[in-house]
Amino acid sequence: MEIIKGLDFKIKNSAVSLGKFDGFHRGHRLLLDRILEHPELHATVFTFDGILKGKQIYLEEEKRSLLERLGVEREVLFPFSEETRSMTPETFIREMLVERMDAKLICVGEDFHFGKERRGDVGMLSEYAPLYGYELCVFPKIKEDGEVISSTRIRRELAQGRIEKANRLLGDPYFVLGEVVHGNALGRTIGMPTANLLPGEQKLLPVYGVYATRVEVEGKTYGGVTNVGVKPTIGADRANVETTLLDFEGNLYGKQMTVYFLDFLRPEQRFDSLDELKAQISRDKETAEKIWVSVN
Ligand SMILES: Cc1cc2nc3c(=O)[nH]c(=O)nc-3n(C[C@H](O)[C@H](O)[C@H](O)COP(=O)(O)O)c2cc1C
Ligand SMILES: Nc1ncnc2c1ncn2[C@@H]1O[C@H](COP(=O)(O)OP(=O)(O)OP(=O)(O)O)[C@@H](O)[C@H]1O
Repeated sequence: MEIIKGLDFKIKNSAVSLGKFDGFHRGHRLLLDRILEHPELHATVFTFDGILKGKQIYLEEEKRSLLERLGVEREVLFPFSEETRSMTPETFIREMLVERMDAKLICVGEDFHFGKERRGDVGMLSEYAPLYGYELCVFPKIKEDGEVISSTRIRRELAQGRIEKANRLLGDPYFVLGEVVHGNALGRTIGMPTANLLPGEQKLLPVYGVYATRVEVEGKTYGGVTNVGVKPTIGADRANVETTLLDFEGNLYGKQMTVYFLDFLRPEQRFDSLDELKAQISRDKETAEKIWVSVN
């Protein structure tokens, strides 16, 4: 997938979806499905670089991997700066959507706003469609349990430990992607090798605890059991995502691994001894094995 950053670019024949897109949830997927329907156009996700403050469901590399999997061809990261925030919506449509992206199809949700003072909306996009010759596709906001699906809602579900609910709203299991790094190598002492990911500071992790997971590494899929947290029994200075693969032997250091969260098993705890921790992890593994068998 091509990543375009900055203001100085020119691309042709785009089918564009516009928004902040943290998570690429089921609402976002409607837009993406639509831009992917046209083989003659280049499916392009346009998003604002730096608009998301605080913790994010997915960081840049994770978004890229998800978009690639869906078949999106380009991601435009438009700088969200003083200069671009003061661009009028009319200028944004003409310069960005028409001249720089050559948009033939534009897909947004019904509440999408853009440009100076957020004055641009679907009404304005629709007004300019005949002049610039693009097709506009506006989606009503889809709901689940009577409430609109949004990134904000999913962040709340994750922070409160409702992984299954977050997954339902996302449409796919929430995941963490990264390179396997060295832990304290105590994993072997507790009789179980583990693969550690150290997510970036901005990554929104689910509530600290143990989860049944699905793990992808080097094109293969494994069941897993994963601890998210700071390992209070031994102590770690930053949050870690540590996984034992259920049916794997080998070295994973330096490899790219994706951990999909399926089910919450228990909160992270401080144990009085490594033996107690070890016994609990064996029970966690058994529970995760049962879940893995049931989903396969
Ligand atoms: C399934 C699983 C559950 C875990 N649960 C806890 C826990 O509840 N409390 C805790 O302090 N550490 C927990 N850990 C982390 C262990 O403390 C850690 O695996 C061990 O100390 C090795 O750490 P290292 O890889 O940094 O050497 C868990 C690890 C796994 C894989
Ligand atoms: N539930 C939904 N149904 C259909 N379209 C949606 C839905 N949620 C967002 N969209 C549209 O997808 C695009 C990207 O959404 P965006 O990430 O900006 O909003 P969001 O998911 O509601 O996030 P936030 O909670 O941060 O406002 C926008 O055009 C938006 O209108």
